[in-house]
This record gives sequence, structure tokens and C-alpha cells, in this order.
Amino acid sequence: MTPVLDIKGLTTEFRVKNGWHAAVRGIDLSVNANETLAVVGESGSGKSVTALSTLRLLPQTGARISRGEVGFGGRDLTKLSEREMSRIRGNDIAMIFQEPMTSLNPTMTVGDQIAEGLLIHRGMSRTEAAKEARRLLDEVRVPDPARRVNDYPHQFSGGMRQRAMIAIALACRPKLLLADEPTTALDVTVQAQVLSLLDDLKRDRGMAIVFITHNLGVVAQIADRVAVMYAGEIVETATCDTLFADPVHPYTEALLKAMPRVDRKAESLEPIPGSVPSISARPAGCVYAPRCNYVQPSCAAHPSLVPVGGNHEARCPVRADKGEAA
Ligand SMILES: Nc1ncnc2c1ncn2[C@@H]1O[C@H](COP(=O)(O)OP(=O)(O)OP(=O)(O)O)[C@@H](O)[C@H]1O
Repeated sequence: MTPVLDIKGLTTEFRVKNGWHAAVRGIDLSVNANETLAVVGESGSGKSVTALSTLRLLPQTGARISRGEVGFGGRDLTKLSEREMSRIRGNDIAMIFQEPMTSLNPTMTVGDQIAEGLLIHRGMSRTEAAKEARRLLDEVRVPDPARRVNDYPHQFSGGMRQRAMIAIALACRPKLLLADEPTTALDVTVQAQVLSLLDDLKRDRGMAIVFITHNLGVVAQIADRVAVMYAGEIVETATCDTLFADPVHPYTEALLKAMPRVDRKAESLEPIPGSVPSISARPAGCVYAPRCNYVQPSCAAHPSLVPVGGNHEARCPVRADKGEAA
């Protein structure tokens, strides 16, 4: 199967005081139709920069994609003109964010905001677009859509706003949805409803989803496959079940130990000491070595992602022998 999104060797750099530094370094990511790939990692790992690089929404100055390809629909998005890219954004690839109020226009009704994309990208008439906006609100399970299309965003609750944003994102039938922490600001019940909605939409529409989160609990609810990011690199990738059952990389193991679970007492949670290094202070060898419990002299060399069985890969020679490869 040809992946919907196929990122190869992507490196994105920012200019900070003393020169260019990589926020994302040589990452490979792919996601198929009807699949959700979760990208998980602490703040500063490079998750958002990966999504913004995919859509070429990086700041115009002081930021560059210096290497790699972003394959989508047989084309490399890094090579497209700005005009071609703007046709792809919101049309073939849509993105949703944590805080819907920053993307929703407070002065326009929800229905008009959904209809806007339909008028521009799908060439619908006003009447057709208004009808489709109601249908989309219904599809994202907003109750009483015929009435709610006329509401303004402030008249919606947080969960309903997120659903409205999903309706806007889905209006042009994107093949790929980039979701950057879309449920983080919601309480757990509403969060679970939105996750289940996204899962149903993925299946009904055969969409590919890249779901960015720092929360492994959310990963467990939504992901088919997982890529764990740390300091700009993918350090482990596996199916969701394998990652939870048999984590190999010490960072994945530490994230799992720091995750609250119903079958564990709160005192047994182990926060990871320290923090992700800034882009100008990344170690030359293994980027996780300064925080790792298993560090050895060989960690001074930069490790590659190696297969540890099936489609499971990890960037840690010290612990790779946990898998089949050894
Ligand atoms: N415009 C910028 N200029 C300089 N550095 C940047 C810029 N944008 C992001 N960075 C740096 O790139 C690194 C990765 O940031 P990114 O936002 O992708 O992390 P993240 O994993 O998405 O974290 P969060 O969950 O907090 O959004 C961070 O060290 C961040 O400070």
C-alpha cells in the first residue's frame, strides 16, 4: 500500500543566536489511509515542527527545511510553489489545533465558517454549501445542527467548538488530517468523545491521521501505530499494542512509567528528571543519554533506528537486545 504521507529524512532548522540548529533531525514517518499514527513526546520534542514542516507553515524567516522529502500524492511537498501548497492546505491536508478559539473566527457563524471552504475549494453554491455545513455538523455529532449552524463560536462549549473545527477541517474531504493536541484542553469525558469521533471519521472516510500528543493515555485510545519523538528524533516506532506491551527505548519506558493508570497508585508514578534539551544544546551522541538510566560509554556515538522485530524499531543499541534482532 502506498502511504498517504511519506516523510523521509526530514530536517528542519531554526536560526538562533549562534547559527542554525535542527529542531527536527532526519526523521522518517509514514501513514496509510485508514490509519492513525500518533506522534508522542514531551514538550520541545519537535512534534509540532514536524506537522508545520509538512504543511510548510514555518515562520518565513529564521526557519528552513534543510534536508529530506515530504511525500504526498506522489509529490514532494518541499518542492512545491507557495501557490501549489496553498491549494493543498485545507483541501487535501487539513490541520486541527488544541485551542479552537484561535482558529475559529468569533465574528462569523459556525455554519458560514464551514461553508467558506466549500465555496472556495469545492465550488459549491451558497445553498449547497449551507446544506453541506448542516450535514457536516451532524456528522461530527453536534446536536440540533439545523439550529446550531447559525450560532457563533462563543455560543458553543469547548467540546462542541472542537467538533466545529473538525467539521471545518473535514469539509473539503482531506486525505490527511494533522491533529496537534486537539483534545488536550478538554475534560476527560469530552476528550474520549472527540477521540472516538475522530476514530469513526477515519474509518468512514478512509482518512490518514497524524495525531500529535504528549499523552500516552490518548495514544492508547486512538493510535494504530506510534512514533515516539525525543529532541527532534524518532527514538522508537511500533504498533500501539507492541509499544505498550514491549517498549524498548529507555525514553519510551520512562514515558510509560510517568503515565497515570487506573491499575497503579499515584505514588508509583515516576516523573522523568530533567527536560528536553534546547535545539542549540543537543548532545552529539544519543540525545537521551544525559537523562538515561542505562547510559554506557557506547552512547557517546549517535545511534541509528534499528529493527527490533516486526515493524518495531528503536534507536538504542544498549536495549535493542530486548527485541528479536539480538
Ligand atoms: N520559531 C522557532 N524558533 C526557534 N526555535 C523554535 C521555533 N519553533 C520551535 N522551536 C524549537 O523547536 C523545538 C521543537 O518544538 P516543537 O514545538 O515542535 O515541540 P513539541 O514537541 O511540539 O512541543 P509542544 O508540545 O510544547 O508543542 C523546541 O526546542 C522549540 O523551542
